[in-house]
Amino acid sequence: MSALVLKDVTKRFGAAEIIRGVNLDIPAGERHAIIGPNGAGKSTLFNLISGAFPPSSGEILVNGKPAGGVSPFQINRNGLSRSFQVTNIFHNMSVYENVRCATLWSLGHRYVFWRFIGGMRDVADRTEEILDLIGLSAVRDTQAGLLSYADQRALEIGVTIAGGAKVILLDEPTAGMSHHETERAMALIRKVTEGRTLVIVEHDMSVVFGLADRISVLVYGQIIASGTPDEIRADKKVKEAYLGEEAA
Ligand SMILES: Nc1ncnc2c1ncn2[C@@H]1O[C@H](COP(=O)(O)OP(=O)(O)OP(=O)(O)O)[C@@H](O)[C@H]1O
Repeated sequence: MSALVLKDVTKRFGAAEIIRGVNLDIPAGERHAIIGPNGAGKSTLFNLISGAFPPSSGEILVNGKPAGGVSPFQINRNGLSRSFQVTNIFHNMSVYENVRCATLWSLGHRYVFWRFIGGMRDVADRTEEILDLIGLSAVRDTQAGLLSYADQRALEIGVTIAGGAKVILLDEPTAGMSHHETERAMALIRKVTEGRTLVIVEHDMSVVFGLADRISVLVYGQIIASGTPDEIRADKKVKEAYLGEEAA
């Protein structure tokens, strides 16, 4: 079963066609990286998939359900969750509260008063589980804004997966990290996406080639190649357009 399908998707901003006929079929459980030079349209593609704006034409299916032009809220209910390039957490809330907040909604507690939340066992259990998974149990009471940058990104990943979405979109999750932090983030991403579908936009090729089952290369709004890391490494078009000889 396909987790994510794009059929001949285009996106125009005024006269400029930024996404120019993209086809993608990502099976459930695959870790898929989208790479390409600056300005190729990777963020735009993410915004289309997550419903930030509608495609100009073409079709997008998330878990078999139409996503093109559907609200981000509905797409999220259909099982897709995304992180953002800039960290997307509540800085004044504790680590625990951030995860709990993301967990609440997914467990069906949509209209509650905050004072009642403390007593919800399912929410508390799930929150603990996520904290443990992202390795932040020890700093659960720390205000999120005071965490190190790498821990904030880990928290953001926790918030992204807390809702239980099966399709996870991560936008440059290791941007700005040291080598050591990147290694840690990769291990975390591998762990939290176990049994889920991952679509990742990432500039760090060690992350891309270390994490992805398949890679698609977007150049000037078109996918010029899709394949396994080995296939992409060996692809002549990709070398010319993007990776260069040093990655071969
Ligand atoms: N809302 C918009 N209106 C007009 N043009 C836009 C809009 N959003 C993006 N663009 C243009 O679309 C092109 C692709 O941008 P996008 O951010 O998707 O590329 P990218 O591959 O994510 O780049 P980077 O790797 O630098 O993040 C750029 O030329 C950008 O200026």
